[in-house]
Amino acid sequence: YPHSLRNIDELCASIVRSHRETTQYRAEELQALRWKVLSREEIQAYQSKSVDDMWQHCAIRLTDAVQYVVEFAKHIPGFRMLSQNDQIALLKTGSMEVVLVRMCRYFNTENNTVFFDGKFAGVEVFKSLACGDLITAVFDFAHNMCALKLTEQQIALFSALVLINTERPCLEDRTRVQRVQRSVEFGLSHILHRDNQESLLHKLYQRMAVLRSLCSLHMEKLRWFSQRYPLTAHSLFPPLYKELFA
Ligand SMILES: COc1ccc2c(n1)CCN(C(C)=O)[C@H]2C(=O)Nc1ccc(OCc2ccccc2OC)cc1
Repeated sequence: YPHSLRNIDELCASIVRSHRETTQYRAEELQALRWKVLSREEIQAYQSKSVDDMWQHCAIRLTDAVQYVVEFAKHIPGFRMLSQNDQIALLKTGSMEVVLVRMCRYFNTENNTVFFDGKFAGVEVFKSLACGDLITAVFDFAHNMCALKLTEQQIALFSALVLINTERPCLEDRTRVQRVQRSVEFGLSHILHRDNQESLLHKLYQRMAVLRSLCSLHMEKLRWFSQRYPLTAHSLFPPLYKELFA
């Protein structure tokens, strides 16, 4: 793996450090907000938004999350040694997947709510998006990820593995991506072995398959939305959201 790292511990440490520095909200902050749920009026307000308004509202917030994932990716040892095109290709398909992995940190399994606009919201809040199947799938995924009770270090290494994926379409230099992927795989199994939780590895690979279908559902909904509301999708969505997902 990359010459700059003498051993696997250094690799894991740099990925964990990068994860910590790019988490946008600290676990303690989210813990304090955990029981701040929306009032009936606040829920009504979201539910009476128009479809395009609510989509724009969500796209702006999720784009914040995606920005932090881009920062995280840049500090994965070996990622910056890939060509620009390969870095974009990995982020194009992988950044929303990492947002969804990280979403488990923002999920309260006791009342099935997710952090949204400073409070915790249930599925019913997103009704006006008109894509209940996507939201249900997002909530189910977050719930299942929480059930694995991953540590921050395990989330960090798993996020890196989700991102550095040689099966992504239109990669120029698959062998170089493979070298980085191998080192991250080695890092993840190294810390799972250290945590005496090797059984998690198989489950995490299963979650990766679910993630892929979840993200293609997101792309499908986004295509449907952009056809119905071309103006909003093309001029009101954050440029990064369009660049990566449109
Ligand atoms: C890394 O993990 C997280 C988790 C939560 C949040 C963040 N980061 C950033 C900060 N944030 C804020 C400021 O609200 C949170 C957020 O965006 N919450 C949120 C947004 C949209 C949701 O469902 C709609 C939806 C889901 C999937 C795909 C498309 C979608 O709609 C088009 C649900 C929750």
